[in-house]
Amino acid sequence: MTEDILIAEGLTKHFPVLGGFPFRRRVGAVQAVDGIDLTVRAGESFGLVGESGCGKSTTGRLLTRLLEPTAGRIHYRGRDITHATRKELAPVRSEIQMIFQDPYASLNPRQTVGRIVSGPMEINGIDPPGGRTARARELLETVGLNPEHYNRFPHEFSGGQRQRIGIARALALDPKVIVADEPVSALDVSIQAQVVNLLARLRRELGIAFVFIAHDLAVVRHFSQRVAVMYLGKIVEEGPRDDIYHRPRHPYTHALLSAVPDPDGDGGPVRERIRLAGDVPSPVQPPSGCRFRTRCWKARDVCAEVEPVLARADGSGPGHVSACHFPEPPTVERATEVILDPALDPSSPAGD
Ligand SMILES: Nc1ncnc2c1ncn2[C@@H]1O[C@H](COP(=O)(O)OP(=O)(O)OP(=O)(O)O)[C@@H](O)[C@H]1O
Repeated sequence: MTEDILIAEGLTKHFPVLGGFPFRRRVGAVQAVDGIDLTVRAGESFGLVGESGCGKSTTGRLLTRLLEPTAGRIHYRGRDITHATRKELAPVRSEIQMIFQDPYASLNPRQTVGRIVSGPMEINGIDPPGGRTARARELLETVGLNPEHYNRFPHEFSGGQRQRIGIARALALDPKVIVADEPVSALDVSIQAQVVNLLARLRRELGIAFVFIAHDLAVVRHFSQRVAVMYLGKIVEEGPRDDIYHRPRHPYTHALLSAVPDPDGDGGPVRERIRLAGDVPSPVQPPSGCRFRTRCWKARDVCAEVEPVLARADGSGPGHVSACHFPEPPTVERATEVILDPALDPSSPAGD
């Protein structure tokens, strides 16, 4: 059975909001991530999607322990690492790596590519057989770069090549998990597929688990075996990739999917364009009950009163869960009519 390599339980990050004069004090909190559960299995590709500001990057940084959680627990290979000290974390840190959206910002412009890639080995005292230089050259080749460019500087490379350098650096410590935070968002569309294909190959050949963070369901579609959809600090739906794309159960997932021109390339199940009413509410004061209700065309009174929990509905596929009081029935393949604004729906008390 595949190992559950990285588990988050009730993971929460609230950033304090300071105000007042002359003495600044805590007046509230940005509820960036609010009690999410996630399980990443060894060697799998797990997609985390949602609009800008919904807490994806914060989740990635919590999973890699770059941020300290406000509450909740993180287990890596059966070990609770939530409050592990720097020293205790050192071996884990090397096994859980992160790659970032902006490859240029994350590479030291004054270091050669060879030094950038061999740096993590040096810091962690790793001496591979054949030496660090040989290993760094090998890694450059693995990610599709010319090892002869070992002595060049980041500015001499294109955006896609820089992202490859970042990936080679992440591979230097033989990670078991890589959290990739919007790794292709800053790249030209023509280059995006090449980098996604590279990550897919690395997953297959090296057995690395990937948490792939993206705001674009189309990108995640081609890479992820399982997908979780985030909205305002919560996971609203999670399941096997095909269930999410063919049988979305949460209205928010429907809306996100409808923004993908052709999610499957085969005329897909959700074709209507859903334009959500209003803006994403502030994570400082999220709506009561279901956080999505203020933009949801299906919202009823109960949605303001009771927070829906991620739950498996009868008949849904294994592990396909949705946090909605009124999820789509599992058999629905096609959203035929969509009321865009609750105020336009005469049958909805939320529109009164
Ligand atoms: N250090 C911080 N201090 C205060 N608020 C923060 C901090 N980091 C993130 N936030 C807030 O937390 C919320 C979630 O941010 P996060 O970057 O995790 O979202 P995201 O889904 O990754 O969005 P994006 O794709 O734009 O990066 C946002 O409202 C953001 O402004």
